[in-house]
Amino acid sequence: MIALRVENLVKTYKDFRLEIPELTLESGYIMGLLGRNGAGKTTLIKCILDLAKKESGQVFIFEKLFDSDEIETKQRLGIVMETPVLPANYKPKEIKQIFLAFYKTWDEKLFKKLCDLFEIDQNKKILQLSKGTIMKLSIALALSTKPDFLILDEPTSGLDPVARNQFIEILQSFVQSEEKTVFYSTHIVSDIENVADFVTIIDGGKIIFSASRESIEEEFCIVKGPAKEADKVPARAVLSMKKGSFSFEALCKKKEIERFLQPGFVVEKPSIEKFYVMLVRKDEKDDKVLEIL
Ligand SMILES: Nc1ncnc2c1ncn2[C@@H]1O[C@H](COP(=O)(O)OP(=O)(O)OP(=O)(O)O)[C@@H](O)[C@H]1O
Repeated sequence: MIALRVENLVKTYKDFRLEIPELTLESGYIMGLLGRNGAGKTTLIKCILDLAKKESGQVFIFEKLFDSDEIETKQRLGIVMETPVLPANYKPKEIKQIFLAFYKTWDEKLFKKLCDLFEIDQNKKILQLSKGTIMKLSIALALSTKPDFLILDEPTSGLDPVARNQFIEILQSFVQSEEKTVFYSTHIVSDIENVADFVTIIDGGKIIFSASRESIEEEFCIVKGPAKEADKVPARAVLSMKKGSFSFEALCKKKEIERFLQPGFVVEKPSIEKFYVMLVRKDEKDDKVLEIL
């Protein structure tokens, strides 16, 4: 079963264009969506959920054209948005009643446990809660619906490190059931480093990488060496190169670089974080950070 399929999606704002020709996520897997600020992660998630109007393209959830008015599919989704929209004058216990009425699978015990863990005061109005607590409440609500498919847009932004770790542990136990699917957008790579089956990287509104997490280690490597030997690395092997006065560091395609390795080169496995940072860095601009100061 395919949990998510995006086809020919286009959405433009004044200075931004999101263009996703194709994106697929099989059910039972976790996909991490990585991208810099403004890369288009929230826009993509909003288009998937029909919260933003698509210019063109189609989104299928559980192999059905997604229609935000269609209750059956919506009841299978747990959604956490970067900026949760919860009614300011309601208390968590009142919002819970709305969820309870809509979601057949609502788990009251789980909601109570999550509220205790996250120290959410059920009697305060949303407008009296901190940003982090509102995010925790949004997470607790989404998980307590026992969804088949969690769609998370930067759920750990605004959480303190303790709450972030708690959330990652909860997520790990959530996905232990093999039928659960997660689409997780973040720019905190460590959040998905150990849990994602697939990694999709979006930059400037376009997917620049989408493959299994293992393929990063299998197909790519980091090559380091003296700056004067950087030109021995063939251009076709390089996805990104950072060159200093004394040394260079390059993200390379393993197959293309093997024959060209020199005795002074060091070859390392890329972590997701390293792979991502090397891939999305803008050569000139990102290397000149120190010159700004
Ligand atoms: N309602 C809007 N009107 C105009 N431009 C918008 C709107 N929403 C988003 N944008 C623009 O679209 C681009 C992508 O924004 P988006 O919020 O999708 O990025 P993001 O990857 O989620 O970033 P971040 O990590 O900072 O949350 C940005 O240039 C943003 O300014």
